[in-house]
Amino acid sequence: MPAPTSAPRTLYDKVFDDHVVYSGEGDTLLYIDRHLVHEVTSPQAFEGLRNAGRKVRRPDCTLVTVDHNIPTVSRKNFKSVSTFIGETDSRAQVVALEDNVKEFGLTYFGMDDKRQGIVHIIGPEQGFTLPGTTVCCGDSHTSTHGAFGALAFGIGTSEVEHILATQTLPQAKSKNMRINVEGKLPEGVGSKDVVLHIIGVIGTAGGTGCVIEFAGSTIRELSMEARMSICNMSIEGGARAGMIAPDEITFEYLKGRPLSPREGEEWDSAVAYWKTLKTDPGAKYDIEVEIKAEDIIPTLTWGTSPQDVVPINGVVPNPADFPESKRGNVIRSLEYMGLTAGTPMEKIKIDKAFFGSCTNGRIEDMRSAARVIIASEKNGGPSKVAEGVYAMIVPGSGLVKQQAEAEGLDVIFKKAGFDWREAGCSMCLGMNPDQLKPGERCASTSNRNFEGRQGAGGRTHLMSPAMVAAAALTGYFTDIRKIMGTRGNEDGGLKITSYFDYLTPVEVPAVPEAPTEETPEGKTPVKATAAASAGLPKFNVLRGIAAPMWEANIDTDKIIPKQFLKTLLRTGLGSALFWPIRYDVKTGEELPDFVLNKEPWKHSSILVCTGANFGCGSSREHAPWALNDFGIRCILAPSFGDIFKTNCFKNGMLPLELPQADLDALYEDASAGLELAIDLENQVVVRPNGKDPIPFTVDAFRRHCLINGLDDIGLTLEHRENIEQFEEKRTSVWPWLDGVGYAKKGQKVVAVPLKKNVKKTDW
Ligand SMILES: CC(C)[C@H](C(=O)O)[C@@H](O)C(=O)O
Ligand code: SF4
Repeated sequence: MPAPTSAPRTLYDKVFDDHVVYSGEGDTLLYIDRHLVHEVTSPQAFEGLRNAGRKVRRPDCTLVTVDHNIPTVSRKNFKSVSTFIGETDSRAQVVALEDNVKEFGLTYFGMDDKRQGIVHIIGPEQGFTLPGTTVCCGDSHTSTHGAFGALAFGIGTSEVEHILATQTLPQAKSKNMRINVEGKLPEGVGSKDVVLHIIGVIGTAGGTGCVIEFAGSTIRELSMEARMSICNMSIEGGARAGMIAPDEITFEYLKGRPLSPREGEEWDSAVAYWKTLKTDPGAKYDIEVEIKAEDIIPTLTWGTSPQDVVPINGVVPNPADFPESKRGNVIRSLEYMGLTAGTPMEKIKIDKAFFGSCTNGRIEDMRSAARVIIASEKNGGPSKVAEGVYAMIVPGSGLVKQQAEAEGLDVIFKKAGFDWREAGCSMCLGMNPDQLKPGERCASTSNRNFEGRQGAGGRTHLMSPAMVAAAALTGYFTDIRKIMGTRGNEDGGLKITSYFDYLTPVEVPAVPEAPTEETPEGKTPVKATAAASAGLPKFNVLRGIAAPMWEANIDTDKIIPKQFLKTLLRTGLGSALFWPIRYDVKTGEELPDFVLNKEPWKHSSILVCTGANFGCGSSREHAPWALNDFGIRCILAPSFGDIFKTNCFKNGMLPLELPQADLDALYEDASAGLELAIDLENQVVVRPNGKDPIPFTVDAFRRHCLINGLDDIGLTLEHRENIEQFEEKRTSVWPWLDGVGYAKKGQKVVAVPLKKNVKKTDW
């Protein structure tokens, strides 16, 4: 492939350039090689296809599984989803997925398939994720796959529909950011500490608008599992994607995977191409960050944002030590977390420990937890989960579980009193019954510590698998170095060759079942009106009451929490908008002081937020759907989460970035209950009482689409010929991408149950 330019290019530039189908007015159309689909963000997309009479363009490049809603109790008695999943809305969402994969002929790893698991664990595990590919999924942690040198990013449901129909996506080019981590990691420090430390340094908006390349000697030394944990949390740093240049460690990981290129000529030409996927000397980055590995010590979070990090030997921070603009957020976080400034982190007691998630649900994470248990016992520390603590281990996939059991890890866990569960997202976000109760504190290997993330009123602290294991054993946050001696980074001096060496035949005590009753999330009834999108309304001049908000980093979990993601509709979510801050978590009653519960803001059609990074976090399009359903069609803020911003445009809504001073002025108008008018045609915000209007600019193509209510899929299909030409080129240049592992292009594919000793092409 000739490069479109001879200037030195970054890894991101190269992968982007290799996928351009069409470049014209507005965004570039990118070909998407790999599409992963799960039950939460797809029902409305399939419904859209059905309504438009469209097919899935590339079933051979689409892989579907269930992960968010499913219970993680034993599947010994599993017969069907309809009889196994107790909670009605979760069941409906999984049943809808099963119907959709049948109707559209897609490969599906269901609950009776060992290969089922969290979407970001199974992609790499199968060799579906490959270097140099573009990978998308209706899920923000798609960034995980960037560990392979893929350009992988999360999308909303409208974009899921777009890819299903066209196998392409309109994309603007992001900025290039490099985070260089150099040196040897100190003892006890692993990849999770590295990424938490990085987010602490750059902040949750540090990577907004960027694709981050993680580079440097520290990153090059890491295993694929560790690299995945780092790229996974790029989204917590606000980035569109994270990438790591593929190398021998990558190739070794991929060799022999079911969907990797076949050994021989195909493998050799794939590796030859993959070796070109590194940044050219002299390529320019828009932002560069240097991190010294030696500065990192075992890290955990204290607050309700992933950037709220503290070293394990530190103390709960004091709001007075933060700049005034941040103090309000810190005070609110400490109150929510039930923490007092100055308390040493090691003096904080936990109620629950959660292992799993797409960040740390892989085999290496399981081994790391087992090593801590063994080392603790050997070094005279506790050998059992602390009294009063419930600790659960949820493997990221059925294959991770199988591997862990083959290594004897499950017995080590059970013997120590951990609950060994089935694969799924589980308590990472608690769409299933695995949840925290209000006030419970959890040491968690997951990636988000937002308010209510693991259960309404629950308190989440993020940390490495080793640190979670240590906390489960001692009952307090614990410096892993104290348990592992000075060799925490390796295996605590144990020289483990087989975990079976540590298995003495013992009676495995029964673990108390995880609470299955629903936590009192006081689900507000949502009104269901229509199913799929009915085309975009036009946006010309929007006049109305504006609601003032001041908080920074309002994440999409706060805009619409997990219990409302089980809908099969795009509408009816307005009554649940801002649920965690609009209603009392215990009673479900409206909080009278919340702005949208008061007159005149109950009738707002505009939101003015003076805090930055509005809509960060999860890719759930339910966030703009909820705002829209409430009646809000324009949000003004200093900056937005990337995926949220795109999702707004896809729904005919305007996310408008304005300078802080303008927002402060508009905040005053909004607080006075006065009307504003957003005139998109003339690009001005018209203020009340004849005050000077505030000018703004919106990308010309986006503006044109909003004003004319244009449907993106229709626009893309005008480039059908370009897509076909690209596919022909793809088949000749990168033949291994044509889904040979599943079925021939265009054929109906059926998931095949796993056979023993599964080898590649056993599909
Ligand atoms: C359900 C999905 C939209 C969401 C995401 O995008 O991240 C989920 O996986 C999460 O972690 O909050
Ligand atoms: S972050 Fe949690 S809920 Fe989201 S995909 Fe990963 S494991 Fe699932």
